[in-house]
Amino acid sequence: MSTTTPDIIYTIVDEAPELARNSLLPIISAFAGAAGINVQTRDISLAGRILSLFSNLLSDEQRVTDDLAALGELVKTPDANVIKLPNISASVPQLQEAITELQSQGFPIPDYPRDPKTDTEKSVRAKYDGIKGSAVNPVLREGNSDRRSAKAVKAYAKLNPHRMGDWTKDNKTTVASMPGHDFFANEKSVTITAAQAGGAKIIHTDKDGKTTVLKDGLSYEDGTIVDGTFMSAKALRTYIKDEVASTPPGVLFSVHLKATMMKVSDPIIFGHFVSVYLEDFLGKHGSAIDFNPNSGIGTLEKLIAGNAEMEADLKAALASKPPLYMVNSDKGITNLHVSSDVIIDASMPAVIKAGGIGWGPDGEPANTKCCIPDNCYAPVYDETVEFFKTNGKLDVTTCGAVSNVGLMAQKAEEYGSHPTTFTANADGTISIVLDNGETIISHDVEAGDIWRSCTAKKAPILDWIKLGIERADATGLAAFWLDENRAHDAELIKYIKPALADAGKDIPIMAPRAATRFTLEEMTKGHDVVTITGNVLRDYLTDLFPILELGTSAKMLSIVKLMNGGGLFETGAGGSAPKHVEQLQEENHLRWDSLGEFCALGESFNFLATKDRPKAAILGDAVERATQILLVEGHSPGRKVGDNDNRSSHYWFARYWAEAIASQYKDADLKAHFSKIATELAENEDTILAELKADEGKPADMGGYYHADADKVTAIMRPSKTLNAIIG
Ligand SMILES: NC(=O)C1=CN([C@@H]2O[C@H](COP(=O)(O)OP(=O)(O)OC[C@H]3O[C@@H](n4cnc5c(N)ncnc54)[C@H](OP(=O)(O)O)[C@@H]3O)[C@@H](O)[C@H]2O)C=CC1
Ligand SMILES: O=C(O)CCC(=O)C(=O)O
Ligand SMILES: [Mg+2]
Repeated sequence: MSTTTPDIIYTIVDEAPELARNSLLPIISAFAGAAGINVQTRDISLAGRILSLFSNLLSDEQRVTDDLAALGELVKTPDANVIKLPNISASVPQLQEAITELQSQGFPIPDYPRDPKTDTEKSVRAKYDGIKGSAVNPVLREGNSDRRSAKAVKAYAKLNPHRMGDWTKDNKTTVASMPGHDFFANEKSVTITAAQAGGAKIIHTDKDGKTTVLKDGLSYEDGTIVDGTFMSAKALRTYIKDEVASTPPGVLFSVHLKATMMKVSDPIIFGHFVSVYLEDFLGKHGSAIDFNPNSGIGTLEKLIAGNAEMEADLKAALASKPPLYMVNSDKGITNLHVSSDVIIDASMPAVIKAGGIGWGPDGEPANTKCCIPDNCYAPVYDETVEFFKTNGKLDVTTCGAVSNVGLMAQKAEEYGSHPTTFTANADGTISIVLDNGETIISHDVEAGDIWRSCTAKKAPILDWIKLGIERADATGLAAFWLDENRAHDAELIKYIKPALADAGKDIPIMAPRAATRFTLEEMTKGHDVVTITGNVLRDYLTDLFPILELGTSAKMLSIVKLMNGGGLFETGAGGSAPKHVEQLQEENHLRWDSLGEFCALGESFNFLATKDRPKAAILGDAVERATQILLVEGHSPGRKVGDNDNRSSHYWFARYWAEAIASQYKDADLKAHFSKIATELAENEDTILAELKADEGKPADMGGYYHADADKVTAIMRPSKTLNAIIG
């Protein structure tokens, strides 16, 4: 194979996983290189994606390639072997910060046009909107999702349980959802027949019969499930008002959304929370300030800074309502500051793991009302909260492992809905009309309602059912999490029942609430369970259960078997851990655990080995052994200065990996090469660990956040000359 064709692609990303990459990738590249395996990088960071939008404005030295587009093509080929680390799915405030930082570094890129008027501004805004929110994962995820904990990881967690908060029966933490008029209640769903396959558009018709095409050029294949639904803005605002008013004294108020993935609908829902919660303040000052509630209280604070009257009124407005659940009480960052700070898949498990606890403005722990407006998936969290109230906290030392098979390929379900999500700008109807004139879905809407459509294609659905059956066979207990009373799920079930009958399998199909109870009951008894779910629950459950079982979802194995034969190996299920970067900047300790990367790496080598690359098999086996030893020997990062950190854990990983390759007999060259490395790493242990720790406790300057200085980051993340020389 040509050395220019990458055998494995490793992604350049953001925040903590990107810092970790700077330390780990040189080790991976060196070890792989010794086995003739070519590892290359592709940049999918937020800064890289911004720069690739404006190549025409940049100098030759500043110009970057559009790596995401190239990867998007690669994952549709059998050759894809991509290790994908978590990247920022940017909210508008994050995007604006990244733009400002790049401008300050001399990149002549345009501002984010908040209110585009000219054609140029509209085109810049459209470009930026294309990379807003979750703009990477849906492009790369050309396959369904298989997330589970490696056996060694689960066994280690059972023997070394993390801290879990206690639950008592009088815990006042609750989950509160809309009484109706939400996406769940309004959903309609059809499966496209061969006769219906073809083009379609989405049309708004106002009360006077005037039509506006909201989306043209849609194309549905035979067998695609098409959904349409909406959330009533009026009902949403009434619900928020009622929930604010009924929050009991001493209980915190919070909302939990996925504004990154659901990048059109959820920032708007978040904005309704902000504007209802701040109605007194905005009633008095709203017309005097240019404030979009969707951007949150963080932006409002910056906007009114220095205006003593407004600052006092904002303080009074916050004090007049139930105290907000805080993201960071030390820094005064509330639940309503920025929509990307409270991301439901990470935030709800954190509340649950702590024992139904959030932190209030006074920095004290308290029970929390968790508003999750829509009823499609909120029952999962409601049932979990009620289960722990009744049964007490989970026993990590005995509980079973919950894994997931998720329908994800080709932008399945809600997570593919943002190009077809609209706010109704007038009362009327929104309909999906096929090119043959047939209206397949129609809703009466009012101005402000949030309407969306999404699809799930037949080939991914059939592939997902097959994968679900495979994992169920390998595990024992399993269930499909689908509600036969929900329109979309009822269509999916029409695919599942015959497929199960054909395969002679009897996997139960349960609505999310019942499936949650079943899973919690069985895992509590020590049984392993597979959850076979749609795309949103894939996301939610692969944080919820790992965070309860392992303390973090970062330790999960996350495999995406691409539909055209390639492999995408994600690292864990968590995100990019901005709090870890903060700690590194303040005290040069990086608590990021690369276990997810180790697991992905092993799978990536194993996958390469299936393509007649025997040395890859040796490296893959050795990665697995090294990971097990690292866990057993307790060399994972700790939380505090003085503990092992990300860099020292990479030293141990390199050492155990080299030792494992050195101890095999299948390949004499590799054995000889890595015996020498293993010996040198062992002999220099004290020096290397001392060099890695030399600057701990002091601030670290990365020379940027979204687009840090490469040399500075290398210096921070590779401070051991001795280690670098051995790896070199
Ligand atoms: N696949 C992807 O690309 C994903 C990207 N994201 C992006 O990540 C960002 C942050 O999201 P957020 O919701 O805060 O969730 P994160 O998962 O990044 O962080 C939540 C917490 O989980 C713990 N954690 C996560 N990963 C690790 C790890 N490797 N080692 C140790 N602890 C870990 C940390 O806890 P502690 O502080 O206690 O150490 C962290 O603060 C957002 O910008 C979001 O867009 C989010 C999800 C997936
Ligand atoms: O792409 C994103 O924004 C988040 C993805 C995510 O949370 C997940 O896949 O678990
Ligand atoms: Mg997630």
